[in-house]
Order: sequence, then C-alpha cells, then structure tokens
Amino acid sequence: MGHKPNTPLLDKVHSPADMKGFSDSELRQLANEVRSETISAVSVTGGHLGAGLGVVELTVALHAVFDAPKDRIIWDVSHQCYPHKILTGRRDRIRTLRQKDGLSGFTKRSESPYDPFGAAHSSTSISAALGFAVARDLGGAPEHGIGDCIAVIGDGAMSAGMAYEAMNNAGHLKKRLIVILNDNEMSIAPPVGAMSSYLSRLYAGAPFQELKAAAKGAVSLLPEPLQEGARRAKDMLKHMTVGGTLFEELGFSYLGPIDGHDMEQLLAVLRTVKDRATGPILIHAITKKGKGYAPAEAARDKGHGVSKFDVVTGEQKKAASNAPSYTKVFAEALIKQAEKDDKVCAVTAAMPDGTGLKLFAERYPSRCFDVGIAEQHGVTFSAGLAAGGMKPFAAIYSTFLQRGYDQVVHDVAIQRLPVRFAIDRAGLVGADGATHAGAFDVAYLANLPGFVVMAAADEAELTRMVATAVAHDDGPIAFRFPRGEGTGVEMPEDPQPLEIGKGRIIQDGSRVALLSFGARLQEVQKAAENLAAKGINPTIADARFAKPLDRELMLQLAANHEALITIEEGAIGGFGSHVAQLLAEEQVFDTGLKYRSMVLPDTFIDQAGPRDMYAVAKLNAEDIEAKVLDTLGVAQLDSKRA
Ligand SMILES: Cc1ncc(C[n+]2csc(CCOP(=O)(O)OP(=O)(O)O)c2C)c(N)n1
Ligand SMILES: CC(=O)[C@@H](O)[C@H](O)COP(=O)(O)O
Ligand SMILES: [Mg+2]
Repeated sequence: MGHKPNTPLLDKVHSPADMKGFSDSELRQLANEVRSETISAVSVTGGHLGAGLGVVELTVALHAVFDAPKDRIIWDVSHQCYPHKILTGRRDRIRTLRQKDGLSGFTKRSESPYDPFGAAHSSTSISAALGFAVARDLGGAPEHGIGDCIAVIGDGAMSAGMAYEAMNNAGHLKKRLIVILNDNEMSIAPPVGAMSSYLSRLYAGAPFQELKAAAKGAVSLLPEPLQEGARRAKDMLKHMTVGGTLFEELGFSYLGPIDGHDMEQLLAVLRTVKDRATGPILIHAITKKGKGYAPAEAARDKGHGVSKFDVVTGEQKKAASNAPSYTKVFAEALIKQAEKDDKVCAVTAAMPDGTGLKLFAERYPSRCFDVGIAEQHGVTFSAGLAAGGMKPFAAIYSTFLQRGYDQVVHDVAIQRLPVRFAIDRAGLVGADGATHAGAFDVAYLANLPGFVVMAAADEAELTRMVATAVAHDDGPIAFRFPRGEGTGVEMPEDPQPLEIGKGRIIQDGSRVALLSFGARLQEVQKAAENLAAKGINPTIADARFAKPLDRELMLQLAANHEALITIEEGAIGGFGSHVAQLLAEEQVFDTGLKYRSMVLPDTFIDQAGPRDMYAVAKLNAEDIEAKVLDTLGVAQLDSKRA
C-alpha cells in the first residue's frame, strides 16, 4: 500500500503544455508512468480503476496532439478521467480522489479548466461536445476560446439513446466534431445488445479500416503506416461490396478500428484528424479495460470499481460487517417471490451487479433483462411488460431513474400500470458524490397520482416491501433503500405484504414524535437514546409510506404531542412536504403544533464518507437530538448545531 512509482518523465509534467516537446517514444514512456501513477493512487483511495487504465495511451495522445483547455476534451461518464487529472495539474492531489475535500472521481467544471463539462451519468458527451462546437462557430467563445471539441465515449455508453440523438443532430449540423469511441467490449458488466454485437463485427474481420478508407477513396486521410494496407485493400475491393457503417449513415466519417494502446497509431490518427477533419468524425479505438494491471485485467469486471488494494497482490480491502447489504437482501427476496410467482420478472439498465439482479438472472435467466444503459427504455419496457400481464421489477438506482422520468409519468403513472420500482442507492451514497446521490426520487414519485411510495427502515422491512410490491397490482409502486450494509436485524422467514398506507409505532413516548421515513430510523433511535438520558422520551414512528400517507397515524401523532418532526434521506418536496400538506389541510397547525421537517439541504453535497455527508446534511443522530431540543426549547450545550 502507498507504493510510489518511479516517474521521471511524469515529474516534469505539470500541465499538458509540458508534454509538447516530448518525442513519440517519450510519450510512450510517459503513458507507462501515468499508468503506474494511476494504479498507485487508486490503491490508496479506491475508485474506478479499470476504465482509466484502458485509456492511458489515449489520454496521453490526446493531450500531446490537442491543446486543452482551448480544445475541449469531454469524457463520457468520466469515471476514466484519473489519467487526465494526473496530466492536467492535479497530480499533487490525486491521492485525495473521491475523499472528503479531495478531488472528485469525475470531471467537474469547478475543479479545473481542463474539465470543460462535468459528468458521471453516461452518454452525455457527444451532445455536450456538439454544443461546444456550435457555440464555437457562433462566436460564443468563453474563457480560452474554443478549439476542437472531442467526446470520448465508451461502448457501454454507446448503448444509450442519447448518444444517437446527439449523432443524429451532429450528422445534420455537419460541424467539425471529433468523437472517439473507446471500445473495450465492457460496460460495468459485459455489454449487451445488438449494438454491442455490431461494434464487434466492425473489427472482427480483415483490416476493416483499410477497406473502408479505400472504398471511400480516403486513403490519404489515413496515417502513413496504414496507407499501404489500404492501397492493397483497394484491389480486394474490386471483388467485394463494403457497406457504410452506421456512423457513416449518420453523417460521420468513420476511422478505425485502431489499436487504442498503440501510441504510434494513436498519434498518427489524431494528428491526421486534427489537420484534415472538416465535419463530424468518429475514431473507433479498441482498448482493454484494466490494461496493464494484471489483477484488473483478470477480474470479472476488469477492475471497474475497487476498494483500496495492495498494489503487488491486487488484494482489495473489504469492509468488515456481518450485516448483508440491502442490495443482496433485495435480490434474494425477489428470487423467493419469483419462486412462488412465475409472473415476477426483473429489469436492469446495465447494472446487474449493482442492483443484485445478477443473482436473479442466474436463477431465472429468461425473466431477467439487462437493457443496457437505457433507463428510459427500461421504464417503458417495464410498462409494456406490466400491460402484458407480467409483474416487472425495474431495479434502478435513484439517481439513474431520473433519466427515465417522463417514462415514469407518461408510460407508467398515467396508465396506472403496475410497474414495481426497486430504487437502490436512496439517499447519500458517499464517494461518488452529488451526481449519484439518491436525493430526489421521493419528491418526483410521490407527487404522481396513484403511485405508492415506500422506504425501507431496515433490511427486514425491505423484504416485506418486495412482498408488498408483488401483491400490489393496482398501479405503480416504488420502494427505496440505501447503499451498503443493513442493520443486522432479524429477518422474517416468510415476509408478509404490508397494508398499503399503514405505518407503525416503534416506541411510545411523550412531548415529541419523531416520524421517520426510511433508513434514518437507526439514527432516530440513537437520538432518542441520548434524549432519554436528558429526560425526554420521544415517540418514534416509522411511516413506511410517503404515499398514501397513514393519515390516521400522523393526525394521532400531531394530536398527542407538542412537536412532530419528520426525518428522511431525501430532498425537500418529499415525505415531509406531504405530511405538512396533510397537517395544513386538516388545520392541525392552528392548534399550535410545532412541526419540523428534516430533509437534505438545498445544496449538492460533495463526496465524502456517507456519515460525513449526512453530517453536512444535518441528518445524523446528534442533529436529530439537537433539533428536538431546539424545537422543545430545551437549552443545550452546543446550541449552534440545531
Ligand atoms: C445513466 C447512467 N446509467 C448507468 C450508469 C452506471 N455506469 C457507470 S459506468 C457504466 C459502464 C460504462 O461503460 P463504457 O461506457 O463502455 O465505459 P468503460 O467502463 O467500459 O470504460 C455504467 C453502466 C451511469 N453512470 N449513468
Ligand atoms: C460510474 C458509475 O456510475 C458507477 O460505476 C457507480 O460508481 C457505481 O456505484 P456503486 O458502487 O454504488 O454501484
Ligand atoms: Mg466499455
């Protein structure tokens, strides 16, 4: 651990300008040093390793040939941006990646001028790069001016509709725009879908790039080393037909496939493109995820996301806990339900591991669907499955479901279709930061007529919510649960469905009622223990449902307590807002009830450990305790925390 590589060339690079005098062979050596530095840094921070290792040569070549920040290099998803950060003046902080107050694990405009566009959700890069290109041509040049606009997008990200929407538009606008398709034949899991097979076919055969260039009479556009092959290929072409690639049909010039780890080829192609490109051009680079680090190359996920590890052995440090993860509990509960009901099926948008559906797929392959990075399609596909009589569980992270919102409203809710939404990664997730926070789902689902919205307080509750969702056939239903391990609570043998719209009292008390929605319940209970030592014994309730609300429970809590405080792991507009609406409608505020709602603050919270992020949000036990004391007007030592 903490092993520092020998990096004589990299030590001279403080910005890409410092690479400009390097020879091609020095650039090759620089790439090796960047690779070692990336491995070393991620070994102490954890994070996205495989994707960055796969683009080391490409990153060095791009910065050697182009002139960032004037030329805009836009990394799709941007989980592969660590080598780019190392070369763009952030090496001194690279071992703070994904840590509190450290570098973000993704590109971020506020972090560096070399990050022209922030990302973390996939498939946005071509749209953004095209926007920059049009802004350039309209003279809207901001700081640095705008030169070339380059999107680097993976084969996984190419499975999303947005990438095609962007190419369709780019082909029409005919602006000079460079798209680099970084094809490593991997998403997080092995990629799925017809597009992935198509990309493989593009390079499965003979020297396709040479044939294509020859067919188009574009031999001179190819770098020297490839020209001879192309000339030879021209003769072969007399006897065969070469159709246009999909990209060419969309209006792009297609160059490739090229070896994305061969520095000579990369430099030659990029230099040629820089000199000669006019309209949109797509360079198809073949790379290996995890390249150059044996444990990553050998891993099933090619080292996509790793915890801290030993550089020599590749062994990762695992968090010690006996409690199962919520994700695993969900997957196992769903499998149990599927054993009893052959209509139960499951949909994931390229996250079979992250959602636990890999386990479901192993057991019920014909009832599990990985649709690729296509949340919009995944939601409407689930709507179709539901309309067709199946019981689909759309297992999608809270943050990624945002992308399918119109589909949730228009295709599911308005038609009152019983799609079951299993919303993982609810609340603050830690190292991935603001882009991955599951902050908004309660607000954006509970405002939809006819939706049932639940949140699990612990993993036993989660199994009951899965059962509830199977049983609920009258419209859409969603249940949310957090990232990470559960509480270790005893699990029910045969989880029974909950009564829709009914919460539960956890503890009877007086003066103040703490009404929790979701997994903050443990913090609420800790706060209550601390308060008991101060002579205050709160009532604690678990709402279970944000919609429909348990009106009776809420009105009873309001009537019998001086203060009512709601607590949730979600943004304003969620559970607390619905409770406030109910209390207002029932004129409960007129009685003098002290009502408080503890929600995520109206800011995007930077990455840190979940506990630190919740401290920023003021949603930890000590914050709940302080809120109670403040609301009841009880003096406290540290009054500023309330
Ligand atoms: C909208 C959205 N859905 C899902 C994800 C989760 N995700 C992050 S990276 C990734 C795979 C990307 O594959 P690819 O673009 O080929 O990049 P690679 O990791 O292979 O370099 C997925 C599914 C995401 N970031 N955004
Ligand atoms: C970049 C990306 O979107 C994913 O790799 C994400 O970081 C996975 O998050 P989990 O670790 O919570 O599955
Ligand atoms: Mg890939």
